[in-house]
Amino acid sequence: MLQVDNIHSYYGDSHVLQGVSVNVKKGSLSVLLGRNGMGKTTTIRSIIGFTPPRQGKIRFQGNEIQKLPSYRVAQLGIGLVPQGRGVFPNLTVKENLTIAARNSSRRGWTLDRIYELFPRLKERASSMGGNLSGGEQQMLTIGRALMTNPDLLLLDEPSEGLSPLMVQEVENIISALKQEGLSMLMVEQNISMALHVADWVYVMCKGEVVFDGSPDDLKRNDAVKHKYLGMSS
Ligand SMILES: Nc1ncnc2c1ncn2[C@@H]1O[C@H](COP(=O)(O)OP(=O)(O)OP(=O)(O)O)[C@@H](O)[C@H]1O
Repeated sequence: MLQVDNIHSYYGDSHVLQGVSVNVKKGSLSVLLGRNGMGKTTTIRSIIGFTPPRQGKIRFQGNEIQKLPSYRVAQLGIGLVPQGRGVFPNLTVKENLTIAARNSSRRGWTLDRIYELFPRLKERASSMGGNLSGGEQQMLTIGRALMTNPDLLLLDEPSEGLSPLMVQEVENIISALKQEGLSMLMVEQNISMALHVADWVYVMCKGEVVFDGSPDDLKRNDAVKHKYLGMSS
């Protein structure tokens, strides 16, 4: 589905990604872990075209996309759940969802199906985005990205700032999307949540991937957990 192959990305002269390679197989969930500032968000930004890599290749469903503007990347079928959510505060829930709608026979996400997945959004359909709780805003952001009917969904820290109950809710949603066969790449700070849902895990440090393996491989690797994720064991 997605092959990120040895990309180098910069902010001005700052060489942030130093040869990052990451894959997402069709219908699977890959997760990027690592401490703050290690390049996870920049990897997402490079894929979507906000911070295009200066070297390396990104292939999506066989097409090279590393030189495409982000609107083209989105049109090809990559959806984004950005860090910090970015709900439109002065639009209603329904308006936030419909503004992103893109017809697609491939996945068939409609307003009704979004409301099925997130009954709370249906209840709050006429509320202003800015009046929702943090958890509801996260649901809305995921719902809005699904309305673009993506083949691949990029999620940047979907559990950030949420209560444990809402983190569990986000985990349930992600599991449901996996059941639907959606391919996903997720950046996450909540390691236990990430390891519950991931099919494959990448750990980043200083702009490089320092580990990749299955969640079980990572659980068994005390050295990586300690050195790069600050976990005791
Ligand atoms: N717009 C920017 N301009 C300059 N440097 C930036 C910019 N955005 C991020 N950086 C730097 O790039 C590096 C990687 O940041 P990035 O946001 O990708 O890390 P991250 O692993 O996603 O961390 P976090 O969990 O804090 O978001 C950091 O050193 C950060 O300070």
